[in-house]
Amino acid sequence: MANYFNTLALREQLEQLAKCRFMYSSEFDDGVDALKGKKMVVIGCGAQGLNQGLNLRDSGLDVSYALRPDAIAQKRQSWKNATENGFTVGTYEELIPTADVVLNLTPDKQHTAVVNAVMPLMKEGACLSYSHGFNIVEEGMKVRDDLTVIMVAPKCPGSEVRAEYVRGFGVPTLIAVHEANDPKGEGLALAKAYAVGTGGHKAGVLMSSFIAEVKSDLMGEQTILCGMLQTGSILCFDKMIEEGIEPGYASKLIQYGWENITEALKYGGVTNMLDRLSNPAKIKAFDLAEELKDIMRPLYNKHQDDIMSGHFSRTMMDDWANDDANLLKWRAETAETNFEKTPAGEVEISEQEYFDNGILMVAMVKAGVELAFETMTAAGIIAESAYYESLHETPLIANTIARKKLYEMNATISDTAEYGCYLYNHACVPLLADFMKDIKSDVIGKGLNVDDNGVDNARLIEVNDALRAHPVEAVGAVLRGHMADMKKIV
Ligand SMILES: NC(=O)C1=CN([C@@H]2O[C@H](COP(=O)(O)OP(=O)(O)OC[C@H]3O[C@@H](n4cnc5c(N)ncnc54)[C@H](OP(=O)(O)O)[C@@H]3O)[C@@H](O)[C@H]2O)C=CC1
Ligand SMILES: CC[C@](O)(C(C)=O)C(=O)O
Ligand SMILES: [Mg+2]
Ligand SMILES: [Mg+2]
Repeated sequence: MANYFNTLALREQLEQLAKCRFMYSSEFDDGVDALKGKKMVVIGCGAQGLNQGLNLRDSGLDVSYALRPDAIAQKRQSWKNATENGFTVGTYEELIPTADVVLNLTPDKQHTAVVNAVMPLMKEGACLSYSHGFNIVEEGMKVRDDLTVIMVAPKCPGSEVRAEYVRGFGVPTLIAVHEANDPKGEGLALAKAYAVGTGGHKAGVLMSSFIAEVKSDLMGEQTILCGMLQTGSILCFDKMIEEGIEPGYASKLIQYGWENITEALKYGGVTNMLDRLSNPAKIKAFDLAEELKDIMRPLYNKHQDDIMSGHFSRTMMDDWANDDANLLKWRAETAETNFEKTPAGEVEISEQEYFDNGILMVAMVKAGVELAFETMTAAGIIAESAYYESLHETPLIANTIARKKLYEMNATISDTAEYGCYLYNHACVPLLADFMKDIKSDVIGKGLNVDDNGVDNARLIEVNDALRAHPVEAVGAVLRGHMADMKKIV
């Protein structure tokens, strides 16, 4: 199988990358009708499988789970997830031939084997669905001509897909139809109904392409969403210890700090996150972020270039073929970092203190969000999609670190995201070594030690203007406007 993206002419690549349209709520007036009475069989009952299945069932749809024989015989977690929630579980042979829609929610590494195993069992004219397009775009999977192939990709971890639905809302979702596999022209109707079933239409749906989803999703997860938070956690913790900060305090400031500061990002973008700082601290965070952006820009460009060229997917697939040697080594190394091994102390930290004593963390989030957004849009990804993959999803990933540090983040995200996160971290930690030498506890751990909060007016105006003028803020204001309901219930 060949990399599908690389087989396309440049003109077609650019057209697919730019495919992205924010859908009107009226386009979902038919609700889940296109899936009513149809049998939806989910393969895999992990992070996305379980949570999407729960939402779809609560939306009135017929959901069951096809698991591999060992998972059933050994009553593995996937079997427990499905049976304890009252779903019918069966083997591929029992359930796939009955399915109108097969939802492939297994890890991307398994997709070729899984799709090859289920395709011969699928009934004529059925639909195969993905939540990430890696198998189609990077591996060039060819699906039987009579089958419809769609994608419904929630832009967040599985746990949030469920949590938002239970709150009466949903999470932004990207849908797509694989143009090579839409024999009956029903792909879009099925994808829209599926997005309604998970609640995605309430938060915002982008009609996009498999290619745009893959090239943006990989970039977001490797850089700001997971890689930057991992690198930031490790560097900020080690610096605080070097500066004599009490380890329990340092651990807590980081573990819960990302969640606290990015909550401000979620509500009002980068501008609001920096507005939470005093004026001198805001200027300091702005300057640090500018420095970080200069240092890290080549790394962000490299990640995006490697994703576009297929170099990233090729090297990750080499690791798959090598029994995940790098992934497992990096996972073990992460468990041994000082931050990961130091429990959060019992100390009280107020919400404001997370900002005041975490100026460097604020700067890292600002730099990472803006760089990821700038790099994606420069590569032809549309601003709405780049916003979801940079700013919007950062708080959702930060929540996972608050639960159980980097372990929880890397366990919750897909294996593909975990691999990319470590890859970024390995390059970024040494890249920031010189920058970190000049960092002191005034920007991480203790806060600015200033007698008054006076600043130069002209400089403050300059900083405020620059913050508000960044393109991620313009698209963010519009997209957050569509999420007004969410603000009332969180
Ligand atoms: N994690 C996330 O939040 C997000 C994931 N996605 C995408 O969703 C898809 C699923 O990812 P995710 O939910 O993380 O996956 P998980 O790792 O959480 O779930 C894996 C599930 O697949 C089953 N499985 C593993 N290997 C096989 C196999 N060879 N054959 C059949 N079943 C298998 C496992 O069960 P068992 O081993 O017991 O058989 C388990 O139930 C991926 O395409 C991912 O990119 C998209 C957005 C976010
Ligand atoms: C951020 C990682 C992700 O893309 C996601 C949760 O959206 C994944 O692959 O897990
Ligand atoms: Mg994603
Ligand atoms: Mg992903």
